[in-house]
Amino acid sequence: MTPLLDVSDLTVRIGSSQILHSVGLTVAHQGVTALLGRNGAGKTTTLKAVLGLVPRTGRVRLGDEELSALPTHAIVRRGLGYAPEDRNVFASLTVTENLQLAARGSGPHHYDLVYDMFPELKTRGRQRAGSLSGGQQQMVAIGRTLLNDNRLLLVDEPTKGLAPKIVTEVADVLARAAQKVPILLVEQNLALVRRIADHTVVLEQGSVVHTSPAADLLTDGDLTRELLGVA
Ligand SMILES: Nc1ncnc2c1ncn2[C@@H]1O[C@H](COP(=O)(O)OP(=O)(O)OP(=O)(O)O)[C@@H](O)[C@H]1O
Repeated sequence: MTPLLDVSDLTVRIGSSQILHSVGLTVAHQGVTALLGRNGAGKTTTLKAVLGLVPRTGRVRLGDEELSALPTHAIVRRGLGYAPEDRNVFASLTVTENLQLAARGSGPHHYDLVYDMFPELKTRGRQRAGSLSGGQQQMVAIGRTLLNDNRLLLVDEPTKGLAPKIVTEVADVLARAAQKVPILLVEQNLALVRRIADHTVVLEQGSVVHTSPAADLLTDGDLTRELLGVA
């Protein structure tokens, strides 16, 4: 079966630095694919390159369609949702306004799904997003990606800077979201990855050094230590 996302020979140069070296990875039609690697390995750049947010060469296919020649707005319209590392919520706007701004074109817009998954986004609809906690802001960021009819979510370090209790909540949310739409997830928290990832891809210095079902990597302490520096 063809993968949902098929990336090959993805190369990024910024200035005189080569950040990605011919990266190849696939994302399955279901579940969570975790993109792992040490700090600076190129995880965020890979997500941005898929979306066309940084200049790149190589191929990016979503289903049967080649995306690499398209501008970012057209790629997004093909059904790629992006929750960036900094969450990008509009601090001075309300929660509801943040969601409304993310609603793409004529829809469909899945407000019911978002409110079912994150009841707090409904009860806090009139609250300014800047006054939400980090975990709540993350819910806005993920909620926005679920609002539209996306085929794949790209989620970058959703638990960064969050308290351990909130990390557990975000893990639950991601696991539930992944039942609706597959996720390509960048995440440093290995406990979370162990809980929800189905597949893993590991980057090192801009190259893919490992691809496997999640359990093969995450139950092997020596391998996780070697590839990620943690067990
Ligand atoms: N705009 C840029 N200009 C120059 N170098 C960049 C730029 N963006 C990223 N880099 C460099 O590319 C490398 C990969 O960065 P990237 O943010 O993709 O890594 P990462 O794996 O997401 O790291 P982290 O886990 O620390 O977020 C790093 O060495 C970074 O300094």
